[in-house]
Amino acid sequence: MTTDTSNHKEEQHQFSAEVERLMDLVVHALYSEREIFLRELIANSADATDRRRFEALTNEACALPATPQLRINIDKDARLLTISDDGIGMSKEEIMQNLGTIARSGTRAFEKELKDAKPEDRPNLIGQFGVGFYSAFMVADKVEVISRRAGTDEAWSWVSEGKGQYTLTQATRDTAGTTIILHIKSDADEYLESMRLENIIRKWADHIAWPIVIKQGEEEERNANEGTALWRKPRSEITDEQMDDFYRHITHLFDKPLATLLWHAEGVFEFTSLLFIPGMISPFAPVDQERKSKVRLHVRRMFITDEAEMLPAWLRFIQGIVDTEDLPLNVSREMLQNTPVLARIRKALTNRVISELQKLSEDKEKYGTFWNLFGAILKEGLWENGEHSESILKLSRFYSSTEEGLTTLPDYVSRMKDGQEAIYFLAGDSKEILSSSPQLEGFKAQGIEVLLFTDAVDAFWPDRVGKFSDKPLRSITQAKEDLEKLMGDVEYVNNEEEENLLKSLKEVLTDKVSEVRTTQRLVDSPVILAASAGGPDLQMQRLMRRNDKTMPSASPVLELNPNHPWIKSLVLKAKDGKDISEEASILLDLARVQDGEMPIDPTLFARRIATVLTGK
Ligand SMILES: Nc1ncnc2c1ncn2[C@@H]1O[C@H](COP(=O)(O)OP(=O)(O)OP(=O)(O)O)[C@@H](O)[C@H]1O
Repeated sequence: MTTDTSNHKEEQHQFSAEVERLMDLVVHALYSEREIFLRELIANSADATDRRRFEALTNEACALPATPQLRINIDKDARLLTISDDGIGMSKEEIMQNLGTIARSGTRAFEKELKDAKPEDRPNLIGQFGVGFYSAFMVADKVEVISRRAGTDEAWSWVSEGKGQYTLTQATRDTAGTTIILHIKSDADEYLESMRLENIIRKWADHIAWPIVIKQGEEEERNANEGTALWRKPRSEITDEQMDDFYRHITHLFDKPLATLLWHAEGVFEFTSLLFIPGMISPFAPVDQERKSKVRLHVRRMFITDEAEMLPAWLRFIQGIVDTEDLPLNVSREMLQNTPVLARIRKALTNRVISELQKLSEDKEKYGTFWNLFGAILKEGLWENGEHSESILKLSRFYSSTEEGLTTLPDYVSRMKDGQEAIYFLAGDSKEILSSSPQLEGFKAQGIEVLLFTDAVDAFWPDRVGKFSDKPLRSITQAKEDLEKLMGDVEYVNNEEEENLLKSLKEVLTDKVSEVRTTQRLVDSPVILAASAGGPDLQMQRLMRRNDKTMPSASPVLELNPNHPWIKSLVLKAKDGKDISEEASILLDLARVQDGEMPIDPTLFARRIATVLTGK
C-alpha cells in the first residue's frame, strides 16, 4: 500500500476548536494509560469491518475480501506502526467529518467526567465520548490515515501532527479499507515491540471476532487474538478481568456489572448469550429516547445488528450479546422481524432473564441496588400486562407505610388484616411526600398498611393489572367505601350548620371540585383531596397534566375533617353569614400542596396566607 502524493495538491484544513481542545485533553489526561490507543484503533477497524459486511448485504460493490483481517505492521527502523483493515473505509467527506470535527458534542461533559473519574476509570471514558481516534497522538507525533471507501476507487490521505491542522491529499490504496500509520514518538519505543503489542491485544481486544495479525520486519506473521469470541468460551476459562473488560467494551460504561449471565443454550435451537445487568445508569440514558433493547445479535460470531430487539423494552437495561448458529450470515432486516428462530430465542432469553432476576432477588442488598437503578423500567412490563405480569409483580419492591425499607407484594398480602379485601397503595412523587401524607391518616388509624408508589409508571399499571393473588389493587384516593367498611358502621351525619358550610364552599369552588363533603378518615389534618367517584387516581391525573397541559381533568372531591378546630371555626363563620371565599381557596390549595402539587395560583396563595396570618 503506497501513498502517491506526487501528482496531487495538498489541502490544508483546520481542526474545529472542539477537536483541538479534546485532543489536548485525551493526550494529557490519559498519558499514564496510553496503551489504550491500540484498543481504540483496533475497535474502530473492527467496527468498520462489521459495517462493510453489513452494507454488503444490500450492496454487492461493498463485498468483503475472502479473509478479512486487521493487520498490524511494525517497522522499527522507520519507527512506524501501521494498522490496516478491510473495513468500510471513508470518503473524503467522511474523513473530514470523522477526523476533523466531533460527532457527539460534549467536550465540556467529557472534561468534567475526566476530572471526576478515578484515574483507573479514565480510559473507559474515551470510548464513551467517541474520541478514540485522537488517542493515537499519545504515542505518535504524526498520524497518517489512508482510506478508500468500499464501493469506490478513490483514496484519500489525511496527515496531521495533531496541532491545529491536517492536510488532505488524494492517494491510492489497492483495496477498500483504512490504513493508519503512526510515527511513534521517541519516548514510546515499547509500541514498536511485537510482544508488547500482542499483550495489549490479548488484554483489550481478545474478543474481537476478526483475526488480528501482527508482523514485525522479516518475522513471520502471527495471529494476535485468539479469534474465539469471549462468549463462546466456558465460564471457567474466562477471567473476571476479561469479563469486566468485555462488559465495559460493549456497554461503554466504566464500572463493573451487577450481574453477569453467560448461557450456552443447547437443544432445539442453539445460541449463546452473554448478558449483563449494569451497575450504573449510562450518563447518556436521559438523552437516549429510544426505549428499545440494544442487545447485540451475532450470527456465528459476526456482529449483525443491535436493533433486533432481542429483549422486550422493559428489559432494555440489560446489555450484552446473543450469538446464534441458526441464522444465515446474510440475514435480512425483514428476516430479523419475522423469523420464528428469533422469536423463540427472544422468548427463551426473556424467561431466562426473569429467572435470573429471581435468583438475584435472594441477595437483598444487591437486589436493592438493582431495584433502585432499574425497577422503574422493569415495571413498564406491568403496563403491557402480558404473560410476565405475575413474575414482574413478584419481582417488584415497594416502600410501605408500616415497614422499613422495601417490601414485596407477597409479604404485604401475608400481613393483610382480617376483613381487608384490597391491596392499598398511594402514588406520588417521593417517599418523603407520601409517608407524611394526610391521605394515610385514616388507614393508619385502622392499622392498615399502604404501599407507597413513587415511580411515574406506578400511577398507571395498577389499573391495567387489576389484582395480585386475587386481591384487587386500590389507590387510597379511591377507597372511601373501603375505609368506611373497615371503620365499621359509625356513620357520621352532618348537622345543619356543617351542611351549610359545605354548601357555601361548593359555591365558591364550583368549577374546581366536584363535591365538598366531610370525612372520618382524617385525624390531624383539616382537609384532603379524594378522587371523584369512579374517576381516575389523583396521581395519574397529575402526571398526565404535567405531560399535557391542555389535558382536561376530573375535578377532585374536597373532604373536610369536621373534628378539626379550623373547620369548626369555619362552620361558625358560615353560620354567621360571613364571607368564607378566601378560606375556601386556601383549603383547596392546602389539600393540593399536601399531595405535592402546586397551589392553583401560587402568588395568590402566598398572599392569602399572609393576609390570614396578619389577622386582617
Ligand atoms: N478504521 C476506520 N475505518 C473507517 N472509519 C473509521 C476508522 N477509524 C475511525 N473511523 C471513523 O471515524 C469516527 C471517529 O472515530 P473515533 O474513534 O474518534 O470515535 P468513535 O469510533 O465514533 O467512538 P468510539 O471511540 O466510542 O467507538 C468513527 O466513528 C468512524 O466513523
